[in-house]
Amino acid sequence: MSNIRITKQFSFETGHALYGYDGKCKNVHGHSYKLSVTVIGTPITDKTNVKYGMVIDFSDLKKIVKEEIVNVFDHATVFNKNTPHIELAKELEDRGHNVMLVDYQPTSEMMIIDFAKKIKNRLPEHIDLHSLKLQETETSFAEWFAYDNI
Ligand SMILES: Nc1nc2c(c(=O)[nH]1)N=C([C@H](O)[C@H](O)COP(=O)(O)OP(=O)(O)OP(=O)(O)O)CN2
Ligand SMILES: [Zn+2]
Repeated sequence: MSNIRITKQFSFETGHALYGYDGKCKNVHGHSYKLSVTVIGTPITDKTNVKYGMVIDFSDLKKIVKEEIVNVFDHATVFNKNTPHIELAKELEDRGHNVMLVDYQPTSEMMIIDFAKKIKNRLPEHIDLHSLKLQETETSFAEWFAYDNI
């Protein structure tokens, strides 16, 4: 049976700030992120299986990515907890804002590494994460490929 890639696309609105950065993105601002998730596997051949002919049900992939990423990052502001931004984050949290503290600089590159780990941990054994594409703006995106990270 052939290996087939399956892709599902997501979008979420997230704020962030790059502490110590030498450009305008050191300021708190936000993006309409677009995330494409591609998994690879062989379609199920068992005709009695309700998922017959599918690598993975798009709905099951959606559930994983929504629970791990979209529901967590959407309308949250992400700060690197290892910087003085922790103070700003605490202040915003105390005032009822949705803040997310991460252990890294929240660039597209570092976010996509985090997303890859989270999605891989949730995929069924017979399905592999092939690649991710995280689009920050119309002209800027990061990509993660499994074969770059063996
Ligand atoms: N390698 C990276 N560079 C930058 C990142 C990043 O995550 N990785 N992030 C930012 C900012 O957060 C923001 O995304 C600005 O990006 P940029 O493409 O510079 O945005 P512009 O609005 O200026 O884009 P144009 O389409 O060129 O107007 C900065 N760098
Ligand atoms: Zn940005």
